[in-house]
Amino acid sequence: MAARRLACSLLSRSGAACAPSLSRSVFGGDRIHGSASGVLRGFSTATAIEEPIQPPVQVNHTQLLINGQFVDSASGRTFPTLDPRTGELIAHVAEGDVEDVNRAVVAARKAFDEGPWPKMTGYQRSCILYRFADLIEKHNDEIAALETWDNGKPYEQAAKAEIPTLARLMRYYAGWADKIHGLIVPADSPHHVQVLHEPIGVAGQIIPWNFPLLMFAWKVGPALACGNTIVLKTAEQTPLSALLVSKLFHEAGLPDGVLNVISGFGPTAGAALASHMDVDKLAFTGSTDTGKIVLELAARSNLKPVTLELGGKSPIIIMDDADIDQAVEVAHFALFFNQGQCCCAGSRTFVHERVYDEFVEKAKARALKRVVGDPFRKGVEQGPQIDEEQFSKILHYIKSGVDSGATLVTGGDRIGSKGYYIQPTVFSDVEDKMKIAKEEIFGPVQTILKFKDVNEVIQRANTTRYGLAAGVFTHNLNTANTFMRALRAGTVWINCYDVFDAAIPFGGYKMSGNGREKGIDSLKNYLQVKAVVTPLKNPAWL
Ligand SMILES: NC(=O)c1ccc[n+]([C@@H]2O[C@H](COP(=O)([O-])OP(=O)(O)OC[C@H]3O[C@@H](n4cnc5c(N)ncnc54)[C@H](O)[C@@H]3O)[C@@H](O)[C@H]2O)c1
Repeated sequence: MAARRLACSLLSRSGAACAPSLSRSVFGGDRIHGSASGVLRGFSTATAIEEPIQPPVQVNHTQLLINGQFVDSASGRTFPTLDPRTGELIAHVAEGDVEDVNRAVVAARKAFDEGPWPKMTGYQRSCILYRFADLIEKHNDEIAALETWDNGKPYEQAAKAEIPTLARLMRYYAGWADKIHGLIVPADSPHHVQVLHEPIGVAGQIIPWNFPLLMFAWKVGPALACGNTIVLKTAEQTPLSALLVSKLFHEAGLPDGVLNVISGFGPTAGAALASHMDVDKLAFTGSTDTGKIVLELAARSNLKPVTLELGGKSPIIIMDDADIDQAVEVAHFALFFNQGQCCCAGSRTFVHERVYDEFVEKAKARALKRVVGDPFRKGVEQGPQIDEEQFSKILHYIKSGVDSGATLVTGGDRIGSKGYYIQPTVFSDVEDKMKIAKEEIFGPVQTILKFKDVNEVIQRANTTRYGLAAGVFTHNLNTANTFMRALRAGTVWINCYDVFDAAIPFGGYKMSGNGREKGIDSLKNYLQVKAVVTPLKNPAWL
């Protein structure tokens, strides 16, 4: 019921009606307002000394998951995973390397070539996915607590939106498992032509830290529904939750070797997976620079097909006829959600000159109300950034914004002296040529730019190497239609933002990647197409 209320709240924020269905905006937290005084509840912007809340969960799985068993790394090495609230140790985790990736690929290969998984009926596979979704629901709070501890995202966001969405995505792909089929196509001659859709084999999957379990679901769901086996490498910042849910997958009946999980670093474990000769397909989410590396590794090894979900610098365009209060709220959500660590964050807010000053004032007021604090505390909207590296990078971008002449409207500094908390920050008078308008900041920094007319803003919005997403706020249908076709982005949200759904494809134009995840499109990533041609003797018809 709570999740249902949340879904309604998210949908109403994003401009859609609260329909009596399971439809849900994936990337959302509850609508929470801070104190009217402008002082941040949880932390004050100045001091921020708050005793961290003890997470209500234990870390039980820190080893690699290979062939259905938790095992140490071949080298015996471990690495620390840290609490972003304090920078202190959560646990030591087995550090997978080339040899571990080899072991995992051997297990996945065997499970594909000899194991029961690809030979099961689609219905049998779907039953396991459904059982897994049920177990996710049963362990929702424990999984959410682990995700929050390792990542720093608000617990309410994890527990009420992300973990339920993991279950929803699994049920969506469970629904596909027994509906994947090929075609019989007509030929110009007496031949029986079948087009078979086969599983592709061993899938290598590399995921980032910003949505550890949603990225897990986007990749694992379609790959398993199609009958493939998997070696998945988690991000080194967030190794814990995938180990827990993968154990639940085995409890649901997943055969050994079908899903192998390697914790470890990119240049070692990740590169070994991308360049492995016995991996048949690679799916990657992360930065554009790393995307180029894995594409090259795949090409230099066995030319495995690669899907890439990379960075973005997504425009949100506010026309002068928009509902300004709604646009302010949604643009705020589009940027600050998940501590600003979203590949599709609305990170260039273009506002029409006639409503610009009003918008900037209201965006400032909303940022000041944002509740920053311990992500386990009820009502907190924003937790710490993921780690020291991202934290420093964001503060550098803020300095660069000030140095290049943008107006710092609010924020601009860290909060407290411990952990990786950053003030919700808003810049106005941002110009296209500034670094903060061109590069992905991946933090809680909103940049507001002014424009005069539709053609000008289309041209400016498209002047980027990225093309992941865009948002448009207008009440004029013709204007909306113009934008939706002109913007070069994989998703265009009209009068809403971050409305995700299992069935909606997601992916990028240009250097935001190639291929699509979620929806029916994702199945194509994990299927081979085989044409089988047989002569027909005396056919009754052709
Ligand atoms: N599109 C997204 O969803 C997304 C997610 C996270 C980060 N990012 C972007 O990436 C930037 C840096 O973040 P990051 O360091 O986590 O991203 P990253 O690209 O370095 O890491 C993503 C994944 O790739 C792996 N990886 C890193 N180097 C590799 C290599 N040489 N070979 C194979 N795998 C490798 C990592 O271990 C991780 O699992 C962020 O600031 C942001 O701009 C985008």
